[in-house]
Amino acid sequence: MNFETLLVETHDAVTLVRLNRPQALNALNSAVLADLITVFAAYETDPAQRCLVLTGSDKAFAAGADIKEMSQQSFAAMYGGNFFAGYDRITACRKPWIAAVSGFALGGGCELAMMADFIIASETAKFGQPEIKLAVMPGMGGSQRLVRAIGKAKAMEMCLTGRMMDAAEAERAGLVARLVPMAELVDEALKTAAAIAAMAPLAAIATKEAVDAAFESTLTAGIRLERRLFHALFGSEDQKEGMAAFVEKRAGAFKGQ
Ligand SMILES: CCCCCCCCCCCCC[C@H](O)CC(=O)SCCNC(=O)CCNC(=O)[C@H](O)C(C)(C)COP(=O)(O)OP(=O)(O)OC[C@H]1O[C@@H](n2cnc3c(N)ncnc32)[C@H](O)[C@@H]1OP(=O)(O)O
Repeated sequence: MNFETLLVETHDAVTLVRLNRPQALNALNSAVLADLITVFAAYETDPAQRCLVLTGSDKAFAAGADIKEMSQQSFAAMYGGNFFAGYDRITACRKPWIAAVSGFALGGGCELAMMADFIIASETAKFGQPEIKLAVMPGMGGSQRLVRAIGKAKAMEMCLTGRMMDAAEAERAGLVARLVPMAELVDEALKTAAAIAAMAPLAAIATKEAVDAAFESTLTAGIRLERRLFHALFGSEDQKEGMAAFVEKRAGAFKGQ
């Protein structure tokens, strides 16, 4: 598939997607959104693809929604438009995906990274929600996901001051899973994605659903969902294969059934 704003490669069962608008520090415009919807739909419907990595350039994951495009938008276009429905289709992806962040992840760029299941960042990563400097506020989930990721104090300070959070602070605060040297970021993200892709696909989907539910619901409801998903996995052939492989001291071969 050829895209106007993305570079897409497959590495065995892993799809690597690179945001490719270097002239605008990967600012997210309508063309990027359309391309992301297409690539995520292809990923989600291809059983041969079991994990995805989304990354940008060394200098920027994404420096936000495209201000030049946004400045032309009317209330009607924003409120009645499909921009947000588009991003909802990305967050609805049931299969695992990782954001690999170097450089700027600001505004919509930080929000897009937080839509991933987890972020692996390089030491150059800089996160922020500077929308208030434009007399607006986060509009792609930042005010909700950031609080859940790092707590109210830091989230509120970042959203009200627009300050950036460097990679070390982001790791300490729990916004990112791990930090790796910039030169190794994509390779490390691909290696992590390959490890996830080697797991039983149904178990990966169920695990993602349960962990995401912890973000959204009460402990009791989450445990009830976890229990149902855990029991359901015992109906899969992969569960039999996974446990037999352990007993027989060999690697499991999972078919997604
Ligand atoms: C979401 C897409 C769907 C459709 C869009 C239409 C509306 C839908 C909106 C959905 C809701 C969005 C909600 C989101 O929360 C809102 C935002 O994200 S607002 C934007 C937040 N980001 C910022 O405010 C950061 C802006 N950039 C900067 O502060 C600086 O560029 C920098 C990152 C600190 C880097 O500084 P420098 O190293 O000095 O580099 P330059 O500033 O010279 O930038 C180089 C080049 O890139 C252009 N550019 C950078 N950021 C953006 C941007 N966000 N939008 C557009 N263009 C950007 C910059 O203009 C330069 O280009 P040049 O002027 O040289 O042509």
